Amino acid sequence: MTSGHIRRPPDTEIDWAFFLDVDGTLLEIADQPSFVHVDTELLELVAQLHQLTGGAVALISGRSISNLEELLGALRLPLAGQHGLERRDAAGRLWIHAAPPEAKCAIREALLPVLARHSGLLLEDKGLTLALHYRRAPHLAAYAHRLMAQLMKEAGGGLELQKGKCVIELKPAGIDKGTAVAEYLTESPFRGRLPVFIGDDLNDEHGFAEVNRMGGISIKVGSGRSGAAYRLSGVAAVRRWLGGALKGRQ
Ligand SMILES: O=P(O)(O)OC[C@H]1O[C@H](O[C@H]2O[C@H](CO)[C@@H](O)[C@H](O)[C@H]2O)[C@H](O)[C@@H](O)[C@@H]1O
Repeated sequence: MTSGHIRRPPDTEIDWAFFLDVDGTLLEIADQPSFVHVDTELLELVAQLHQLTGGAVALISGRSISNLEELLGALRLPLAGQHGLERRDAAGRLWIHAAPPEAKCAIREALLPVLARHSGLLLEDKGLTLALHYRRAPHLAAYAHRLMAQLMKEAGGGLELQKGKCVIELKPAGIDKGTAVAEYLTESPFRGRLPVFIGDDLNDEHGFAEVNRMGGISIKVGSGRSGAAYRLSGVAAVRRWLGGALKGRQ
């Protein structure tokens, strides 16, 4: 575990496999999930990297695939959504690893009065997972964590909590971003390439662990304790680093 020291990753190579987190890595964090700004420069950068690497670029996100598609518009990429619970491979096949939790309706019902009382809380229903956001009410962080832990207990098994930036999420247990990376690495065009995982948040630690295990390059964005071997300071630094792969090739 390192805690914030900037150790710059080696220069990018186009024969690597790139696994990229979205919020806080490719996109600046916004006040609410729907407020993120996806700029043309980013879409062009990712599209070019995808093309130059022969398709070995996947987004590995906590967001749902349908939400990622809305953000990406016409750009079609391999996508792992909801922390790897759903995954679209390079051939366009969709893999779904869990059903929506049986207790989802009951959990939503239990949260409704809480949301009505606290306008700073936001519930994001992603289909397989439920995320309770408290970015606009940081004083409610401990309460939100306690509440979701209690609801998980009442659900009686099969679920786990995923902490993130100003969010606490309930999801089916046992699948994470590391699972998604491992699956991609068994498939063309990722198979046999050196894996790179870049992410900024706690859910990305699973991705770092998997690429570390595979002898790849793990890159934490920003500060905070992490199992990643390298650091980049923020979204702009990530884009510059990825852009290095394109230099002289455009
Ligand atoms: O794995 P990621 O692609 O980084 O997704 C993680 C979560 O991202 C979103 O929430 C985060 O970003 C929001 C917009 O910047 C921000 O308002 C929120 O506080 C962050 O937690 C997304 O809404 C979640 O579903 C993802 O799990």
